[in-house]
Amino acid sequence: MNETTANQIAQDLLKIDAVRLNLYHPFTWASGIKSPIYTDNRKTIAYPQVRDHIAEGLAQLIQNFYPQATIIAGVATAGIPHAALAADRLALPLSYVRPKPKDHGTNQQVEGSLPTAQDQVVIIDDLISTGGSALKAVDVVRKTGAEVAGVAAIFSYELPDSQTNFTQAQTTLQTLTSYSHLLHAAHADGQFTKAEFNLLAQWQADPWHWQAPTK
Ligand SMILES: O=P(O)(O)OC[C@H]1O[C@H](OP(=O)(O)OP(=O)(O)O)[C@H](O)[C@@H]1O
Ligand SMILES: O=C(O)c1cc(=O)[nH]c(=O)[nH]1
Repeated sequence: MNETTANQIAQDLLKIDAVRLNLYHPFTWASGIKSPIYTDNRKTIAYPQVRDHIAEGLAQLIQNFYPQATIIAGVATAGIPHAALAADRLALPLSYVRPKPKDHGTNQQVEGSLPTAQDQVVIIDDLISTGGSALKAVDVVRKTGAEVAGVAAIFSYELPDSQTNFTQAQTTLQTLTSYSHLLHAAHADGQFTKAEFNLLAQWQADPWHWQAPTK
């Protein structure tokens, strides 16, 4: 991970209020995890300078780690705009992968550039919690006969689950920033109390068994 980019994007996310805490009434995530924190990367597309940092970071990351890429594929929905901006910078074809095949029209699950056995596809999601959504897209792309060069995302919570899931799926994950960079930037900025930091660390160690405090 590029430290300058990781710190910049973490600061960007805090500055645009993409990060919210709710210690007593946790957020429910796509995986079912109950979490005291929610990072809404969808907000980044509203800020030209922030989305530019992300697009530049993803384009550089892809050139460094996945130089063989022939297609950039966004995970629907939040991964799509970032895949589009990165693909544009790299002048590469763009696809997106739906969570399930469309039930009318052409019934496709992959839209845009359709991968073939000759392709090396980079999957882009906005955020990795368990990695389930991105890895579902990896499976879908592999079924087309194409190879998956790897996964890239803006942010990862660095949960034990995602490490296990990426290892099992035999693919790699590269992100622009991470939970530890976010907490570090929040600390430097005087955001979150000591009690909130402690709770956020406890939750990350075992998110499935974490219990929200009662008031
Ligand atoms: O790593 P995971 O455990 O899969 O969680 C992360 C996923 O959850 C969110 O998507 P969501 O399902 O909320 O859909 P959206 O992109 O359509 O907003 C996010 O955009 C990631 O795709
Ligand atoms: O896992 C999720 O569903 C999730 C977590 C998060 O912080 N932000 C988000 O958009 N989704």
